[in-house]
This record gives sequence, C-alpha cells and structure tokens, in this order.
Amino acid sequence: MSDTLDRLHAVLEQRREADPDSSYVAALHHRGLNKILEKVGEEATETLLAAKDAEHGDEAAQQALIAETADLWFHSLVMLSHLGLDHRMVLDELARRFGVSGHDEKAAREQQQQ
Ligand SMILES: N=c1c2ncn([C@@H]3O[C@H](COP(=O)(O)OP(=O)(O)OP(=O)(O)O)[C@@H](O)[C@H]3O)c2ncn1[C@@H]1O[C@H](COP(=O)(O)O)[C@@H](O)[C@H]1O
Repeated sequence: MSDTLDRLHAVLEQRREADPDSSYVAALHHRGLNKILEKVGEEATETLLAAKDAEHGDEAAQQALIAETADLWFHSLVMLSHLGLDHRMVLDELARRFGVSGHDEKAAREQQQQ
C-alpha cells in the first residue's frame, strides 16, 4: 500500500508545476486551497452516503464505497501536497499510535486539559 502512496506522491509532486489545462492535479493547485478543501468535503460526504448504501447493499454498493473512499484519499493527498506535507507523515503518526488504546489516549488527553 505504501508503495502505491509513494508512487502517487511522486506524481502529485510533479504536477505542482504542471499545466492546469493538461493535469487535474495542477488545476486543483492552480485554483487554490479553498477549491481543494471543497473537493475533500464533497468526497467525504459522497463517501459517507456510499457507506450507508453499502451497509445493507450488494457488491456493487461496496465497490461504489471503495471508489468514493479512493476519491477521498486522493483529494486528501492533494491537500497535504498543496501544504507541503505528505502521506509519510500521516503513516508515521498512525505507526506511533500502534498499541495505544483510543480510550486510554482520550483519557490522557482529558487529564492534561484539567
Ligand atoms: N487518483 C487520481 C484521481 N482520483 C480521482 N481523480 C479525479 O478527481 C475528480 C473528482 O471527481 P468528481 O466527480 O468530483 O469530478 P469533477 O466533476 O470532474 O470535478 P469538479 O469539476 O467538480 O471539480 C475526477 O475528475 C477524477 O478523475 C483523480 N485524478 C487523478 N488521480 C491520480 O493523479 C494522477 C495525476 O493526474 P493528472 O494531474 O490529471 O494528470 C493520475 O495519473 C492518477 O494517478
């Protein structure tokens, strides 16, 4: 999986300087952060609607959910790239969380806030 993300990251970096008329990613960068965030929000909404359909749906509904999730991940990667960040930082953060229960992490956070 990381190999695919690495490959996509390399393409996204190339597209930062590409012609917006010939590249969708370049067109997003050209239109700016607000447009990219609009797409992330749109894809998040489409993903959750697809998830509801997939809950009691057939294989086609499950495939639709996978496609929408891919759109969401893709646009999130464009967002990170636009801000000079990348998937490796997210993977490192997830790796750091291995073995830390979500309940324990939340309890520790709440204790710090007191
Ligand atoms: N993985 C993707 C990818 N996933 C989704 N999309 C595009 O994301 C868009 C989002 O879907 P929508 O239905 O919302 O599209 P839309 O109606 O055309 O968008 P708007 O006009 O509303 O902005 C579609 O145009 C998809 O083609 C992607 N476009 C590009 N990539 C990757 O990025 C690479 C570089 O792409 P270019 O920059 O276009 O060369 C490609 O080789 C792929 O590897």
